Amino acid sequence: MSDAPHAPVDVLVARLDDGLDLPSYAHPGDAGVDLRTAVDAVLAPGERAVLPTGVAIALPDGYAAFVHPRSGLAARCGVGVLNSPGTVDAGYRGEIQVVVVNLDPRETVHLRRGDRIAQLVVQRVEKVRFHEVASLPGSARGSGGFGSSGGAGALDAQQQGSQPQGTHEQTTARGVPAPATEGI
Ligand SMILES: O=c1ccn([C@H]2C[C@H](O)[C@@H](COP(=O)(O)OP(=O)(O)OP(=O)(O)O)O2)c(=O)[nH]1
Repeated sequence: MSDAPHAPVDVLVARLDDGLDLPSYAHPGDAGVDLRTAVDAVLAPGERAVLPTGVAIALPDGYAAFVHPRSGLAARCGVGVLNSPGTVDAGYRGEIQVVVVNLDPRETVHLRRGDRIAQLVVQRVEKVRFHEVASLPGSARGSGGFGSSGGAGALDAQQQGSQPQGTHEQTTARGVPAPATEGI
């Protein structure tokens, strides 16, 4: 395994709010840079808001940035990112926004301008070409999903009793029989 540090990817950033710090890594080795809210917000239990961050970026082609929650805000205050992870496309030039939600059942959350409300993780993303086939190659998992491997008491109890609510395994888990994909 190589110990050579990765060269950082250069990303153009525009500051849309002079009073806010630009995103930066808090520690070496951090995956995400924190995003700050440009406005105050008060979120009642269950309430959401779309908060501007005061920054816009231009990612190189082949990259995307993902808006993730901050674990401290989630664990201590119940604040998450509703569309987590939010996807910032390489071609997006608008202000990065964060769709925060207060999932605490009781407490109102007060966010202040400048608070670090989420983190942005930049990643390389693949473009794919889809090839339609009549049937897919077999695999060990097959069409099993949605808890089919168990491993949590709640899942196991449900598997012994009824189907999980909202899934209709007989009708939606379509088993697709084997290959016809040679040459791909
Ligand atoms: O958390 C997010 C998610 C998205 N965006 C911006 C960047 C992204 O490139 C654009 C569109 O996001 P997405 O594709 O998720 O939204 P959509 O609802 O599918 O809208 P569109 O039809 O514009 O693609 O909105 C954000 O600023 N924050």
